[in-house]
Amino acid sequence: MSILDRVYVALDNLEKEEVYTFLDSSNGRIKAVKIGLELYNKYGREIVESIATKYKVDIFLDLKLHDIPNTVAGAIASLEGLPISFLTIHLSGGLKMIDSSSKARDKYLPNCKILGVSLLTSLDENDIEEIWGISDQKNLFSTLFLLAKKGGADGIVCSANELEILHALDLGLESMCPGIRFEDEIAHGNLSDQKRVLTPSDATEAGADYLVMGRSLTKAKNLAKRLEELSS
Ligand SMILES: O=C(O)c1cc(=O)[nH]c(=O)n1[C@@H]1O[C@H](COP(=O)(O)O)[C@@H](O)[C@H]1O
Repeated sequence: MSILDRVYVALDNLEKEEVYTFLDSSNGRIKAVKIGLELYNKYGREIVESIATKYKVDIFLDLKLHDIPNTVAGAIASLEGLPISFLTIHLSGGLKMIDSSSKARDKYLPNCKILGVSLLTSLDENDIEEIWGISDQKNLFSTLFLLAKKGGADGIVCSANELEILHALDLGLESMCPGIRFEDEIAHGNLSDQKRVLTPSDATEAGADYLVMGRSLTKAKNLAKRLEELSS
């Protein structure tokens, strides 16, 4: 399995026509994509269905649901019938919210896995301490991962830096890791808003089941070369 086989390409900062142009330019090499709030809020179900039909790619719908349990369950019910493999919720919504998400998934999206977002990869330890007042971040991640398991989530979203904590808990949760940059991008400090960052190969070596990569591919000057780097 190459690294590219694990990558969900985040289709951010693209209009609908640009999404099609981008996917056409990958010549079928991109097999999995992530549709986020930007595209979904603008184009709704139609863009999910049309990308699935036109490109036969696997789809991760990243809505990062975070609300009271009843509202999140209703939001998941409204996605019934969509051809998606993964859907995100925020683990900080708490156990009841995670549990009602898993139950709604069982009923309305039986083929979709629920991924719980732990702490956004755009946050570093200072940001996390500022928000939560917690400096023992290892414990914070463990708590969130245990909560994900207890609530019936299938996996978690975290940076690959935290996989050691996840694997030590041995919960059988899948890992989806954003905050990925190529080595040369890291060397040039080209991280944009990401703070907890690893290269594709370091993240894979750390045991990430899946990687999320957006701008490093969608804004690549030479997409074919970048895809080749991920294929070797
Ligand atoms: O849930 C996510 O996918 C996510 C969680 C997280 O902690 N950090 C994070 O960057 N993401 C998403 O992953 C993608 C990363 O994009 P790039 O920074 O362009 O590679 C974006 O679509 C984010 O919404």
